[in-house]
Amino acid sequence: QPEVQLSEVASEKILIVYLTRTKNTKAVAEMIHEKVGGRLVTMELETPYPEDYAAIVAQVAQENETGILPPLKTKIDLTQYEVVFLGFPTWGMQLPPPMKTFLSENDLSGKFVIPFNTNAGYGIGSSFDKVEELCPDSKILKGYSTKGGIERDGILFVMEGTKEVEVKKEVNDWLSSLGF
Ligand SMILES: Cc1cc2nc3c(=O)[nH]c(=O)nc-3n(C[C@H](O)[C@H](O)[C@H](O)COP(=O)(O)O)c2cc1C
Repeated sequence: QPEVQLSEVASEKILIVYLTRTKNTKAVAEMIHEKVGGRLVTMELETPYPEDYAAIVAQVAQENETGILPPLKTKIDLTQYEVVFLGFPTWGMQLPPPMKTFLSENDLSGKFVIPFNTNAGYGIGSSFDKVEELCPDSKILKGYSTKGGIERDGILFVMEGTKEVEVKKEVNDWLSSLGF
């Protein structure tokens, strides 16, 4: 348990920033927001990724290989935030390049950093480890991950019906376990 009681952190000090394409990670971000409040921000790129699945997969693979950091349109002054939730899908078994950009251009030292993720069922890959690597002086808390869409198979948004109910419960239990 962290030395700060997270349930007592003021709403103005909580930021939830997330990357989403098919809105599964967005749905989880909104569940977190419902419970902890704070500011909810979706991450936008200067040049949006292609709509076409094969094209985005190819572009992300190239960015991951070369270390290219795609420029973000989203700029956030992090000064006032004490708790930063970072949400992202798994892309190419890694942290998506835009989140690498975000963590490279922002200093999260001294803050609580809490990752969350959706993926097609292959897991988080190296994404949570990469968050630790890019936030060496942050207080990183246990993350949450769940299966989202499988765009390759035409399964896009899945956070509805029983899945939504199940994820909401898991998210609430996870946040409680962190002290929210
Ligand atoms: C470019 C790209 C790469 C992906 N790579 C993986 C992967 O390596 N492993 C995995 O489990 N899912 C992968 N997925 C599937 C997404 O992680 C999954 O559909 C996730 O729920 C999408 O989140 P979103 O709806 O918030 O965009 C990939 C999806 C895209 C678009």
